[in-house]
Amino acid sequence: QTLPMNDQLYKAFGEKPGLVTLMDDFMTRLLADPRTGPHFKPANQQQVKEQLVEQFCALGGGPCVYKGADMKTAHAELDIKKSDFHALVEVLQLSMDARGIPFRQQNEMLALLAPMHRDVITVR
Ligand code: HEM
Repeated sequence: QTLPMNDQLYKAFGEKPGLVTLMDDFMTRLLADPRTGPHFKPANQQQVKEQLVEQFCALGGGPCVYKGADMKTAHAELDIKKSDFHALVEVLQLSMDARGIPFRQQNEMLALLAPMHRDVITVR
């Protein structure tokens, strides 16, 4: 990253309040979806939502430092397949659409998340 970090992406997500609302909606959908629900039901959902807010804030160039577990550690004990990862991305897109986040910024965020598949997918 040689370009100076700007907070345009963070702003497009509605800053902290927008991210909190987004993650509330996201978790509701993750729990309701038969593909992702079984993973998230036993989790500390409030904790995951809070960490996702911090992580997306930091990724978007906002004034946050993500202090949660690294992606490998956070998902190490979970049986996550490639199809689970794609399901979560699909659900995230529904949430971003519902929040009215422009397509361009949705894709920017997805591009930052995509490389994490290496650490998140534990079943190959
Ligand atoms: C790019 C994709 C993903 C990102 C950015 C992400 C991000 C996170 C974050 C920030 C946490 C919280 C870590 C902490 O508490 O310190 C977390 C936990 C968790 N994630 Fe993910 N995640 C992704 C993909 C997935 C997928 C595909 C699944 C399953 C379908 C999943 C299931 C979970 C579960 C169940 C927890 C809670 C684990 C626990 O109870 O300790 N994640 N994730």
